[in-house]
Amino acid sequence: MTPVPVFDRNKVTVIFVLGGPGAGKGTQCAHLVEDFAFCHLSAGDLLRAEQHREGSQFGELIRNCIREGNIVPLEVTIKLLANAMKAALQEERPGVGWNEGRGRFLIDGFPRKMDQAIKFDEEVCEASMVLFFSTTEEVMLARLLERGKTSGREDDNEESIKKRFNTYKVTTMPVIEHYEALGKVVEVGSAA
Ligand SMILES: Nc1ncnc2c1ncn2[C@@H]1O[C@H](COP(=O)(O)OP(=O)(O)OP(=O)(O)O)[C@@H](O)[C@H]1O
Ligand SMILES: O=c1ccn([C@@H]2O[C@H](COP(=O)(O)O)[C@@H](O)[C@H]2O)c(=O)[nH]1
Repeated sequence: MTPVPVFDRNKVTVIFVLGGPGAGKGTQCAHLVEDFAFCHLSAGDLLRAEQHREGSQFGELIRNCIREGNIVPLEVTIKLLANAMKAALQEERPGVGWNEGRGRFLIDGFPRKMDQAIKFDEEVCEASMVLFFSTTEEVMLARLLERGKTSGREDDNEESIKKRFNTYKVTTMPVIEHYEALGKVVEVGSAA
């Protein structure tokens, strides 16, 4: 199930947006879309849409991974991302540089694990940079519990949030360190 993108990786700009659960990735992506005509693709949103898609063979797998704060197997997520990129590139928006296969993407909440990072670099496209939103666990927990009052997300509860924090520290921080060593990380901190 390896994705075979039918777009030219040399015409595409990708910025990965990483940070802990509730660090503000989605919130800041919305501003960047408005200001710089990026296409915002949230890996979590794509997985939730696939989870609820009628007939999806991955619905149960995705539901369990999300509830437990685990990472969905890379083939599933990369295929969803590559398909979404392909669809977005088919829209012509010449005034903002989206034409003839050119486009720029904020890929939010991905890659969360080293195997995803390597596979995406090799088979889809290399990211130009990583925007890393950082804040304390205390701040993230408060934000997520507040968001959980209305989000309807199955993982915005204290038990899932603790598991997500653990996965972030153990599995995602090494990805950020990998890109840091390549000089690709720009960190943006927030205190509240
Ligand atoms: N700088 C901020 N100050 C206060 N609240 C914020 C800030 N940034 C985001 N929030 C709020 O915190 C919550 C989490 O933000 P957001 O959804 O952008 O985080 P995220 O990193 O995308 O989270 P997740 O990885 O869980 O999807 C939202 O309810 C949002 O409104
Ligand atoms: O690459 C990815 C991205 C996300 N997941 C799973 O989805 C949830 C929610 O992600 P958000 O970015 O917070 O919306 C995450 O905890 C993972 O379980 C994934 O498996 N792979």
